[in-house]
Amino acid sequence: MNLLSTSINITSSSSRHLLLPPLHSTSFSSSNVATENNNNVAIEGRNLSFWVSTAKQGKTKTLPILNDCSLRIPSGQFWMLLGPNGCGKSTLLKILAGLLNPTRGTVVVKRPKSYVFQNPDHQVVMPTVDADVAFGLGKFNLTRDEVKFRVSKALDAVGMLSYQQRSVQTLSGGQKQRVAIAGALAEACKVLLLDELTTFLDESDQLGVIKAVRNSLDSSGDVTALWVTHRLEELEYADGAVYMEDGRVVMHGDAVGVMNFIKARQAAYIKQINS
Ligand SMILES: Nc1ncnc2c1ncn2[C@@H]1O[C@H](COP(=O)(O)OP(=O)(O)OP(=O)(O)O)[C@@H](O)[C@H]1O
Repeated sequence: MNLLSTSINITSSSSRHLLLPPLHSTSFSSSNVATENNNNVAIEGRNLSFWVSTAKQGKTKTLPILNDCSLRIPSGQFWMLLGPNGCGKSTLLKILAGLLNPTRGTVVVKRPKSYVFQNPDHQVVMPTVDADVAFGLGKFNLTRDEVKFRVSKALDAVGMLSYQQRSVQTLSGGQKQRVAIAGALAEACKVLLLDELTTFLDESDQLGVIKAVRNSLDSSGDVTALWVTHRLEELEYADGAVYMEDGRVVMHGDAVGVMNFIKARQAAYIKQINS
């Protein structure tokens, strides 16, 4: 089983992340994954399918990308979405973010929610770190002191407080990602949807970004993050995980259980190709 990456580029607008305004989550009954009170659930997708139409030689064909995917992520937890290249991770994340509409199924995600892009160079929009983190706060009608407080608190959560005055152009890729995450935290996001943030980063930057997310969740208590990755080793930092293959959610649950499941799948695959 190949969990190695093929990077995809998401070309974004100048905004470093997409933020939607607060909305009370709608409650609905659930079946296969329902054991908790819905207030304790930050992200829920039920029976999600996504198809695209392709035209070849004058004929239109329907191409299924996601098939009947269900997942449920409790509030305040750090979850990862894993699977081989092309299995549908980014598509599912974009549906949860509201950037794509599912062909079938329902989505409930707490708001405000924020989608952070893969490429660190698409994240930062202002010349300095503090101005960049404050960028999204204009709409809240805050005092100068309140803005300062939120910016400092958010930068502290991602370990970037001492970089407040720095020019963003002098930051590494991982530092830019952390500034983007701080921007979402400053706007009091309840849900962070993070699309393969470590794809363009070296190993130490990768770890720095994961730890920043972990730390920001631990210090806030009510922020939930879903992190798309193809790197099995990153599961070590997660509370839970969703594993996909071929457009389907194959397993979802606690991180150790999912890691053991994937390792067993890999071992079986290696045995099969060696036999
Ligand atoms: N608009 C589209 N038209 C045609 N095919 C699409 C479209 N969007 C996605 N796909 C295909 O759907 C599949 C899933 O894509 P997606 O980017 O969600 O996978 P992924 O698991 O995130 O992949 P990776 O790990 O390589 O980033 C891929 O085969 C992709 O080529």
